[in-house]
Amino acid sequence: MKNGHIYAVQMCSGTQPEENFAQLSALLRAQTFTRPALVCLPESWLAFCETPQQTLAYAEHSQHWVAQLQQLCRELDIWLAAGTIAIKAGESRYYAASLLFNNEGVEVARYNKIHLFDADVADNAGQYRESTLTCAGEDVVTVASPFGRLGMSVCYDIRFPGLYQAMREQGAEVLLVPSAFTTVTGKAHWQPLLQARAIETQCYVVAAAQQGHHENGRQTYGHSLIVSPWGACLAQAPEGVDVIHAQPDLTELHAIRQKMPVAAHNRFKSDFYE
Ligand SMILES: O=C(O)CNC(=O)[C@H](CS)NC(=O)CCC(=O)C(=O)O
Repeated sequence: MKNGHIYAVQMCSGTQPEENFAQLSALLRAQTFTRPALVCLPESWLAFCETPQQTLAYAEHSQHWVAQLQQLCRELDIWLAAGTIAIKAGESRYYAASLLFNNEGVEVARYNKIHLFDADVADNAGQYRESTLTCAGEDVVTVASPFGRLGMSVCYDIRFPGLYQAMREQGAEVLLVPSAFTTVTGKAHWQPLLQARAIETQCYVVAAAQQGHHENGRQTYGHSLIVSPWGACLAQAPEGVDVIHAQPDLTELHAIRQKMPVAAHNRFKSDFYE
């Protein structure tokens, strides 16, 4: 039995929330959805800023954009996994927050990115220090939905299998990975990491990505991807702005788990995230 329709939006976000929101809402209004529909957005879709200070500045107005998104969900009758938005955490820091809205515009889950990308990469940005003003999340988040039990994660999290095992232990069936992978690391690691998490957890993996040359000077890999619990690539975006689509089939997912019960066989269950 199929369980609704999942769409992943690939974007090339600029630095201005007004422009990115206008682009997104035009894209979604032009799209034909089969319902129930879950639309997944990439990391930092609302504003892909040049500096953490600029991100902190727009975070002052996040609630305005949250209200706009809620309206869009009601109007288009869609669920929305809103990639990440910067949400204030105290006076001078913010969370990279992933908010999930249902088709009535109600916020049904909120995940704050746990693993922050502090790394050196051989590209023109060179140094990434996400922890400068971002506050790391601490909680594993999964939530029931018409598309299966959704597990929430973001971008760099994909490199930490313990988080995905923890979501699997909470009953996750569809793992969301909104991303803004660098082109350099994406070429080397993106697809194998997503397929590995899907195969290990026997979950669908939905990764909406930023793509292209951005106004902030950064270059991202794109290749938005939806992977099946068997590790098959069900849909992959070409270059540019695009929307990809797949239908999760939870009957098939549970057949895969029954035939090869890796969760029951696992001798290395971690209590780290409990
Ligand atoms: O800074 C923003 O505005 C948006 N956030 C990002 O772009 C984040 C943190 S810098 N990027 C990643 O996590 C890339 C991870 C990655 O590329 C890898 O794991 O290889």
